[in-house]
Amino acid sequence: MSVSDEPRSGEQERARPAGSPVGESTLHVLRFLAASLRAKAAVEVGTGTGDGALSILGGMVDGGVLTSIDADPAKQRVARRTLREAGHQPGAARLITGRAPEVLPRLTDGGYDLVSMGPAGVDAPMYLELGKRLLRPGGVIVFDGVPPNPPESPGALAASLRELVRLMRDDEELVAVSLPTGPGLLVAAKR
Ligand SMILES: C[S@+](CC[C@H](N)C(=O)[O-])C[C@H]1O[C@@H](n2cnc3c(N)ncnc32)[C@H](O)[C@@H]1O
Repeated sequence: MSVSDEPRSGEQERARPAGSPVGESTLHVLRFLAASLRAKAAVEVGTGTGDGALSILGGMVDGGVLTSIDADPAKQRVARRTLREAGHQPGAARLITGRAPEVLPRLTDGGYDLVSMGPAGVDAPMYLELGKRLLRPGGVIVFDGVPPNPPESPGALAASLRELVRLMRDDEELVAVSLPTGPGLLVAAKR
């Protein structure tokens, strides 16, 4: 996770896109992005119990492969079952157990249409660097939990969010936008 090793409870919207084709949660946005990019290859940091994976796969083209990373193998077992029960073939998701800062550098440069970083944390700028190199031209990176104008409050998380917004806004290789979804989504396309 781009933040800390601890998920921030209650921040992930739980609404599942299935059965609700139009919606406004983070999960719906992920599915929308995967579909609009006609994503064949995507990366997710933080498999959790598989809700994000279901959404991303729900938008990807048939035969697309989602690479999803989680440090917790127990979570990934749950996610694997969730995906199987939803009818996805085992090959649709490549679940890699490990810490994202160690796994992301092993993935192929420019090989992915969509990179979902999960909730941004104190190390978000590092995750931007790790994620940006994975994107093909036109590919999109997504950080959750980033308000359009992160507060000037003290603390490492607020400082990291401000720095992330600044880096994405000032990066000439990126076209960034803040979406008012849930706690805020920061999204950027690579030129
Ligand atoms: C909020 S995210 C999961 C969200 C998930 N996409 C979903 O839809 O349920 C929490 C997950 O990220 C994992 N995680 C946190 N920090 C991590 C890191 N540095 N590397 C890999 N996984 C991490 C945790 O083990 C947890 O399963």
